[in-house]
Amino acid sequence: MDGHGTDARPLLACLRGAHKRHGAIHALQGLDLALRGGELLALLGPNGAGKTTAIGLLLGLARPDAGSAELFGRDPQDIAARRHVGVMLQEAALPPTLKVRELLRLTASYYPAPRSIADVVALAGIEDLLARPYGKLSGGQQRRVQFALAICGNPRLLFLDEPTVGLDIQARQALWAAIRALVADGCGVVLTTHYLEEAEALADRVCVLAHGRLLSEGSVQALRARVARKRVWCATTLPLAELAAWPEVAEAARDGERLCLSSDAPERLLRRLLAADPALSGLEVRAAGLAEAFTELTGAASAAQAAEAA
Ligand SMILES: Nc1ncnc2c1ncn2[C@@H]1O[C@H](COP(=O)(O)OP(=O)(O)OP(=O)(O)O)[C@@H](O)[C@H]1O
Repeated sequence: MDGHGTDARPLLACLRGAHKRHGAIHALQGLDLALRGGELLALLGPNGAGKTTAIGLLLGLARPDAGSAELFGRDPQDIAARRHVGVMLQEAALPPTLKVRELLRLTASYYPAPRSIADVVALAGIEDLLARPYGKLSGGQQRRVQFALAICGNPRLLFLDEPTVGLDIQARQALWAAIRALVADGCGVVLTTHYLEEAEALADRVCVLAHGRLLSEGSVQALRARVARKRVWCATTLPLAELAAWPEVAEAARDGERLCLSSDAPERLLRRLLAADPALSGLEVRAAGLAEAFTELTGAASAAQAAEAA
């Protein structure tokens, strides 16, 4: 597994064989995870997969029942380790009457070597919010302020739990640019997201969790390659219903002027298509996107889990 091998980038945090139970629920079942400086790791998985539990162990909010968690080579509950971490969780309880500028100053004062407020404000794009009380901001504006607070301490490792929920497209793009700048600067980032295009746009590495286990780990490209299914677009006079019945076609749909056919046997499908319609045009073949790869992986894991339970 990446992270315990010859990678020259510094190891920032890791879980080794981590188990965690919440009562009867076995939320993590022997999870290995390694995070390095200058990389963005996207942690994906369906609801209840164990993502928040894994982050909680790395942040020292809870301890593993078995296995270990390390943050900068120390116990994650060690204050010296936690100083270098920035966190943006799904919910933030911040004093509503404090102005954004005051919140930034207060947060920066907790850290030994904070990033300059001007720098934080520019990165988070919150110049126009500084004089506003936090409680009066819109949900998307509050999210941007929460990001600013997460980077105040100049973290070497940043945890972002669904950071762009509720942001409009422009604000999301701006946040992505800020995250990319931090990673280019050597910061390690752990991102959990349900927006697969976000993982696709940002992640160097993707870990897919299901039922507290690591299902797959690798680049977005490698994850995609694990799914054999290809999509074939073409403009054809062949009727959609006829194509949908071909054994080479897993799914068929109309996509504007063209048809979109999913296939586990794209070469056979192409040969048959070209033979059946010599005038076929607009041909395009693409590997499945991250969304398909992810759905396929987690679907297979659920089926395996159900079979195990039975
Ligand atoms: N404090 C808790 N008490 C009881 N069960 C819990 C607790 N925290 C988490 N769980 C359970 O542990 C499992 C893993 O939850 P976790 O929050 O880690 O998943 P997640 O991948 O972050 O999910 P989501 O995408 O919904 O945020 C779930 O079945 C959840 O119900």
